[in-house]
Amino acid sequence: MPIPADAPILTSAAMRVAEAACAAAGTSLSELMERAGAAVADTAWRMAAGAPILILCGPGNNGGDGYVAARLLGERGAAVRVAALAPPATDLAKAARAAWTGAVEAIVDGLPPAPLIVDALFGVGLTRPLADDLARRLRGFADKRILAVDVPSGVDADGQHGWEPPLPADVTLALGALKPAHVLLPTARRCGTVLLAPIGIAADRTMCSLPRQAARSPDAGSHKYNRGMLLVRAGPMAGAAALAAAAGLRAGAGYAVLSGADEAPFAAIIAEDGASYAARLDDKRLGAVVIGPGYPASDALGRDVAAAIAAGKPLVLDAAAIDVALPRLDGTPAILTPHEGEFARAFSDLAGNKIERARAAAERVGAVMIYKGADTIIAAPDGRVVAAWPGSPWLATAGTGDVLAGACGAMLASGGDAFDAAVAAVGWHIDAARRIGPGLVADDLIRD
Ligand SMILES: NC(=O)C1=CN([C@@H]2O[C@H](COP(=O)(O)OP(=O)(O)OC[C@H]3O[C@@H](n4cnc5c(N)ncnc54)[C@H](O)[C@@H]3O)[C@@H](O)[C@H]2O)[C@@H](O)CC1
Ligand SMILES: [K+]
Repeated sequence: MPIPADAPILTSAAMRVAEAACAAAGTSLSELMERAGAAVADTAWRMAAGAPILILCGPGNNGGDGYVAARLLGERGAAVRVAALAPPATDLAKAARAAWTGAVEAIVDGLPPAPLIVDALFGVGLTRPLADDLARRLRGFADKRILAVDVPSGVDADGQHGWEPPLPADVTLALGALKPAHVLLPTARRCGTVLLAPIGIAADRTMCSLPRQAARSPDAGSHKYNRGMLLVRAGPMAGAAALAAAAGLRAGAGYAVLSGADEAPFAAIIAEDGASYAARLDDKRLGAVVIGPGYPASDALGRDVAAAIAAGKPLVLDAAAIDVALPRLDGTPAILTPHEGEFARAFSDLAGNKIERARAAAERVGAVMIYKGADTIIAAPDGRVVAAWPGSPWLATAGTGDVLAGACGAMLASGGDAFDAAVAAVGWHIDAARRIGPGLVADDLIRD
């Protein structure tokens, strides 16, 4: 289920603002609809490969895009039919309907299908779930190829409600920008391959999909310390911290210390007893501290986290270390990596979709949040968001969170912005998992 990399994500309200700005700058709304319809027609043309196409049009501008696409496909010689749910209700949709000279069938039981169905029923204007009889009729097309215009109809584009569409798409053509529903579960997996038609909207890029990862190769001026010196503090389950330390080296740290463990998975990792922890925290070359993997809540964890915060080093906090650190962080640069359960425990009062909750948590704590899951969200206190859907389902296995924490430590230790470090770490983690694929165990991620 690919999705365009580094693409803007806008809510429906932000889309309307962008659309109005476009109109104010001289591009009419009907021109935007013409561009949207042309992009739909192009995609449908390729998907149909000569086979007949049935376009289902709704009453709003999503339907308007459908009528424009029908006209353009007809002009190209495609075998295209149109069926409408209701007469067009907006001026733009009425004009687009009027320019389509073919027949308009009704969406009723027994409507003959076509090998390609274009779903132009509802886009960002959907306000409630689809009526049962419409949903039932749409399910009748489930064995056809489906191209959804903007979002699969029935999906709340803003991802506030997890309404699932009766007709999941093979391809979804997002218009102007991605929408939260394209990157958040449960709807993301119903969108199929997501394509983006920019249509000339100047989209704010505060929220984006995961950028493609640039290779982070050392250069002639690199040495082990300036590539990033990383300290991973082990708790009772030292194996998890060892995974994090090894991941740190694999992800590019120049030097990794595993504190509080007798042995390390690589000879290149310095494993040393707990007593040297305080001295290590004082080391000016130390770039980041990772704490939490394999370290359940205890007095010792509380002391170790407090010492790391007092040292003022950039932190990566995972698992129980998140709860311990929260009241004390107070401006310490940090990346927090909660999964669903840990997030719910630490931020039980936050409401909204996953993007909004991640953002609110980051703002409250003043730290970068990697809210993990198949639809991982990375949020900064200043409001920046990167959505990492789709990750790799093979990451759903023990130890991969420890690996991610180590990768965050490596990216953070090399200096720079904590949000950029978190984005790079999530990208590195997903890329590594995709390279390995079936049968992945967390250890594979550190073996390379
Ligand atoms: N925002 C933009 O910049 C552009 C938007 N365009 C298209 O316009 C769409 C948005 O158009 P609209 O705002 O007109 O909204 P929609 O076309 O998504 O739907 C709105 C209509 O559906 C009705 N409705 C909502 N939920 C319903 C339900 N469950 N059952 C029955 N009727 C329901 C509403 O009363 C309204 O008549 C976008 O998704 C996109 O496809 C494009 O034309 C190009 C530019
Ligand atoms: K649609």
